[in-house]
Amino acid sequence: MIINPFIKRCSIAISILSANLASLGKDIAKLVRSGLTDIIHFDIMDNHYVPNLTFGPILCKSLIEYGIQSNFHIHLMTDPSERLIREFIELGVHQILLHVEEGITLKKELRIIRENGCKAGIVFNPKMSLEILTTLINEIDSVLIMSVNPGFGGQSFIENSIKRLLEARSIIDRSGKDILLGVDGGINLKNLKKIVETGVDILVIGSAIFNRSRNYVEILNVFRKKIDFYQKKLVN
Ligand SMILES: O=C(CO)[C@H](O)[C@H](O)COP(=O)(O)O
Repeated sequence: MIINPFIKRCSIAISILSANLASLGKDIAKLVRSGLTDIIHFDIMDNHYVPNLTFGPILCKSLIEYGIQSNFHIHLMTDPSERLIREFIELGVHQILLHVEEGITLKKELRIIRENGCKAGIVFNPKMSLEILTTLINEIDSVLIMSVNPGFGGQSFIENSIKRLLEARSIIDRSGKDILLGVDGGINLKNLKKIVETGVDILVIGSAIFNRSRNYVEILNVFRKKIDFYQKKLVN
């Protein structure tokens, strides 16, 4: 439980993994216009690093050309990634997130991202130790804790993620760095309270918005109100 009265307002990042791609521009425009979100989260999967195939820079480019003005967060689940990193930087995305893997430092890739004016984040799969977070603390702007195994939307939240979020929160707070903590996967209205209580800064939400009804803004509004309510309770 956090007791810091200066906590930031928790952001909602819309994961488009479960969105209807046929109406994506229109749907995202509405969500962005609502002012309830300022992050669009893109799961870039290559059917090799994870067993699913999604989209790439072309989709981001199309949304930019369509007029979407938001922070694009690019969650890379690809191997190799360097060429894609450069393509996304070229498009002017706000943040690129890379998975931490055993025996890989990521230092070169993180440096490329940041040297080109983009924010860099690292992502931890549910079973990956958080140990390397301390080593990379000076190279990153955000940390994303996966609360499902990456690959598909609509999975159940892994309970142990609460403990991992608290651990990551404590490492970040002790570092004194301005690093945002995010969580990705299985977030819904039922588990929202305990997740917000960990002191997380960004909630990546997909199927709970896109799979419930066609009125995405209404659902997003329910999430926004509940998050604000739970955060308010933390400081009172
Ligand atoms: O990274 C992901 C899967 O690899 C998705 O962003 C994540 O699962 C969000 O979708 P949902 O809210 O449906 O769980």
